[in-house]
Amino acid sequence: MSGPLTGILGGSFNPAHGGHRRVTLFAMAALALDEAWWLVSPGNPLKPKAGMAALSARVRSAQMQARRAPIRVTAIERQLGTRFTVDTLRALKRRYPKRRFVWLMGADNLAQFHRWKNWRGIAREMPIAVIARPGYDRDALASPAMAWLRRYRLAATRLSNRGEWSAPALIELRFDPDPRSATALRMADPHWASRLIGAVRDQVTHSLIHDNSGGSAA
Ligand SMILES: Nc1ncnc2c1ncn2[C@@H]1O[C@H](COP(=O)(O)OP(=O)(O)OP(=O)(O)O)[C@@H](O)[C@H]1O
Ligand SMILES: O=C(O)c1ccc[n+]([C@@H]2O[C@H](COP(=O)([O-])O)[C@@H](O)[C@H]2O)c1
Repeated sequence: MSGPLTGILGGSFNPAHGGHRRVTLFAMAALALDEAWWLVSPGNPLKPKAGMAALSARVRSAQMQARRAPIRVTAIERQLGTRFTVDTLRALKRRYPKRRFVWLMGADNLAQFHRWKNWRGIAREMPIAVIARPGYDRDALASPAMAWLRRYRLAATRLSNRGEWSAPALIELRFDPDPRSATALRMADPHWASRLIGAVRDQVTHSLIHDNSGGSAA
């Protein structure tokens, strides 16, 4: 049994940025993945609703960042009706039984992974690959989740060997870390979501005008 290998990066993507793209492509190469899915979360259970842009704007920003890459953007948690990652991953495995999944996350999320619902259950569902992130690696290493996960450490090369696909497994991906964050982007441009939606509207209007003016009655 060997279906496609799919990395899942769940996130708020408020907004998506070049760091998401770069770390995803890096993880795909390191783990020999066939594709990655970006799960744009309707609402991270640990983050406040205030300051969270509409799901449609976050999905749109993710689609723009994922352009021309083997990255699929989805807000499937909305469809599945799941809010917690453990429930989402179980539902995805039921829906796509032939795929093999790996959960991707930055070191900032490992640092507070022990606060997630049934985090050991998540680790039992699929291997977890953690991507180094500037400023968080020390907290991640010292975290309660790491105290439990460290016994399941696995080298990336062993995971990419298709016979070694079992969970729990923790793969630490180190490369030259990417300092970009959505927080920094929101600080630089607090109105990114309304600008983005406005730009999409302008694009549609422009193409309608264009079609109307140049159209021949074929
Ligand atoms: N520069 C980065 N390096 C490594 N991992 C990252 C980076 N940016 C985001 N991630 C990871 O991508 C996933 C989704 O991140 P998210 O959408 O919350 O972006 P963020 O930049 O962390 O946002 P915020 O600054 O609002 O917390 C998380 O697992 C996060 O750890
Ligand atoms: O399941 C949980 O308890 C849980 C708690 C916090 C975060 N998550 C998930 O972690 C992913 C990363 O979220 P974020 O906001 O840090 O980008 C996203 O898929 C969230 O739904 C999940």
